[in-house]
Amino acid sequence: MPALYEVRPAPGEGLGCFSSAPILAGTLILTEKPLFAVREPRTNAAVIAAFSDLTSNEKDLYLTLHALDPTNANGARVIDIFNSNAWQTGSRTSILPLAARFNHSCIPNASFAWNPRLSRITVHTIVAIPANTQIKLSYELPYQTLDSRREKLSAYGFACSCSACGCDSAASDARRARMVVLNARIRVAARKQIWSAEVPKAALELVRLLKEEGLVGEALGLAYHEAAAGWKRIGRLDFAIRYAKRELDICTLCYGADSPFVDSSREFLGILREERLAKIARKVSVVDALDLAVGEIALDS
Ligand SMILES: C[S@@+](CC[C@H](N)C(=O)[O-])C[C@H]1O[C@@H](n2cnc3c(N)ncnc32)[C@H](O)[C@@H]1O
Repeated sequence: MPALYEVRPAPGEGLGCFSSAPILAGTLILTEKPLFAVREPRTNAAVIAAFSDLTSNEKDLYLTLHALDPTNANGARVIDIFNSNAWQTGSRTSILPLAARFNHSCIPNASFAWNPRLSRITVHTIVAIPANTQIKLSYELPYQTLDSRREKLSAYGFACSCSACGCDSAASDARRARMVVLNARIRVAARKQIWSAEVPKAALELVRLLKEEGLVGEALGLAYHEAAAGWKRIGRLDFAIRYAKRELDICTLCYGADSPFVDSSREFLGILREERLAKIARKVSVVDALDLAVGEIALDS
């Protein structure tokens, strides 16, 4: 794959990844196999054991990665590097030396994903990125207020200065606080099996807030899914299909067409379409039966 970005110093952020030329939304910019992975819940002993199994070149590569406290040595350094750079990959947590160079933004312009079919991670751009722009991923879930994001990110030893944390923080925080409420409402309804129009409406409000916030990745795809599933449960298959199509578009953008997550959302859309056709066919046969009955009455009279 030609290098679509380069790694170079990002002022105040250590190294970062910068686009070499304009990049279209939905472009695969990195795919990588883990250098090593440990099962969750992990222990420090498991990390040290996995590191010990690396070749000496691999160990050298690992030790070049960012450490929160550069004075740490030996085992403490291995653990520090792991905690500062590892990504969740399915049921495991992995070290990916190339992906480890992406810095964080609460409004990311790229999306990290694990593709179990390829046993590789992927990074796709989720918006069009101009040349010479830093490409950032989100280390945190979006449905969190500024305070809780700050607390989580402090574990990485930095304070985020993206617009959601800086100049636009008041408006952004109000939106994210509302997202927390809406997300909880959707989860509670799913747990208690409460099916009403309130659920897809909450999901659509979530969609609106995510877009206003510039969050056009995975979270938006999930919100579309909740909207589609909500409309399906109350029998509005027309609306369900509309949002399932959008879910599929976002999944393809974030995960790539070869991801099994894309297969799942395509399958969901297929089921909705079949259900709708079956419903229309049932209606048509009722109408046909009525026509026939009316015709027979007319003949009798
Ligand atoms: C996975 S590494 C990212 C690459 C790292 N900058 C490097 O030089 O290798 C995570 C570390 O990068 C830095 N970092 C990431 N995002 C940042 C941000 N938005 N602002 C400041 N520092 C950031 C923090 O030091 C964090 O612990």
